[in-house]
Amino acid sequence: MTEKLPPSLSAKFKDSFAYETIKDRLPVILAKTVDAVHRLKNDIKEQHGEAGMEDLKSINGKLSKLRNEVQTDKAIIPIHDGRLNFEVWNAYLEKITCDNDGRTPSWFQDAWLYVECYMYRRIQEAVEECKVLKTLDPFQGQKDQALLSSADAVSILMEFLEGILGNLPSMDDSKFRPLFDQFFELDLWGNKCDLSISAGHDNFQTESPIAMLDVFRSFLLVDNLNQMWDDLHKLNKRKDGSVRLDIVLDNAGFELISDMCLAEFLLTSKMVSEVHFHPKRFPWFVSDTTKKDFIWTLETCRTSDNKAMADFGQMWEERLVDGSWIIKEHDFWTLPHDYHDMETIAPDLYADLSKSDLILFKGDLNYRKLVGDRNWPHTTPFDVALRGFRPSALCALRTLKADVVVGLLEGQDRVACKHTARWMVTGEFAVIQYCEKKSQ
Ligand SMILES: O=P(O)(O)OC[C@@]1(O)O[C@H](CO)[C@@H](O)[C@@H]1O
Ligand SMILES: [Mn+2]
Repeated sequence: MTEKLPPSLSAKFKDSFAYETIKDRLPVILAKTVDAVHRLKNDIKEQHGEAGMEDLKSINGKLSKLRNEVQTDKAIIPIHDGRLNFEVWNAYLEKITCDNDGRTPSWFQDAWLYVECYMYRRIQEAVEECKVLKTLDPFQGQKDQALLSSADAVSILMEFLEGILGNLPSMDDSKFRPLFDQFFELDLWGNKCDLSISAGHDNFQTESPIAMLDVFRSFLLVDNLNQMWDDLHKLNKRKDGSVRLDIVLDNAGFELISDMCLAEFLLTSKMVSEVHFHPKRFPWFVSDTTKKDFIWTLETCRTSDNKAMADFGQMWEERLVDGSWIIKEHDFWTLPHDYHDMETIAPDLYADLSKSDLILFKGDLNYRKLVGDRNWPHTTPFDVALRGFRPSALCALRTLKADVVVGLLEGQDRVACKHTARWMVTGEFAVIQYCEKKSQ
């Protein structure tokens, strides 16, 4: 018997955020990307000469064509760069066509999650098909700027962490627990800063992140930190030092720094013994972290004039060498599948994540993929929406930027809606949703 599931979010629902995104936000992102690439003209000419100029023209021509395809609701076409799992993408297209009784999917008619992921794969295709610009990241400038513009907030956070670090290993629980909550909350709210929600406009952390926590707390719709604390605490006592944390990363800039600070906090306090970071394999949703962004962020910290930043930059580069931090790339994170499909599509990744003690999923897109980007009733339990995806204990740290949310109490949505009708998409509200490890 096939499972009866709520419909996928889609731009075919005209009053939805999916419609707004595909109609307005994606074309703006594409136009801004063309602009950003164009502004690299002089540098590219200097570095690569005529071959670089040819590539630049080719990328921008393809992005403009893609923009037209989105705006005119063209049928989705296969990926033909012969790279980066192109055959998996094309098989997915075939499957949807088949599920649609032979109708090829299109931007406004089919699942939002699929077509939005596909747009970033097409941007990458334009880059992959270059002769000399194959490694260009069209969002690099925006991501780098996001970190530099958040410098004040970054230094406040790092100075705060540096100030308590020495006391952490011997701190008793009554003092430690409030800090534990604070570092998770800081990491959660770091997710407010993404560049695709603002269609590539500035969205930087400029306030003191610590001072903001009290204000933000009333916007937390679900807070499962207690459960997570209990489980992590038990594990920590039981496992005698060996506890693995995985962080499925989201955005570069302030959010990535807040991930790194949380990782450091948990490592120094010996709650965990190793942290595995999962970045994206290629530029994704404008601000998502790639391995290159991760390395660049550490280098930028290490060479900063700010002492705390420089200290952590150096310390974290050493962590990559001593293995307490591990960067793990996997193609699955840049496929269109939701996480229910991971076990079939990427069994190696699922098996690896099963060795983790706790997996943190950062941000909105990860949440959409966890719950399958479907129009679930808001009171659906989180574990029901996961549909069996449970490689280990997991926790979503997500500010709401898409109109899907589960795990609420009856009536919570109505209260939030009174605050703002757009409560699900502005990034003001958030959830910390935890699901324990499945018993064997
Ligand atoms: O995953 P993130 O960085 O928190 O958010 C990504 C995002 O801005 O992009 C999509 C809309 O285009 C939504 O999933 C979400 O609003
Ligand atoms: Mn993102």
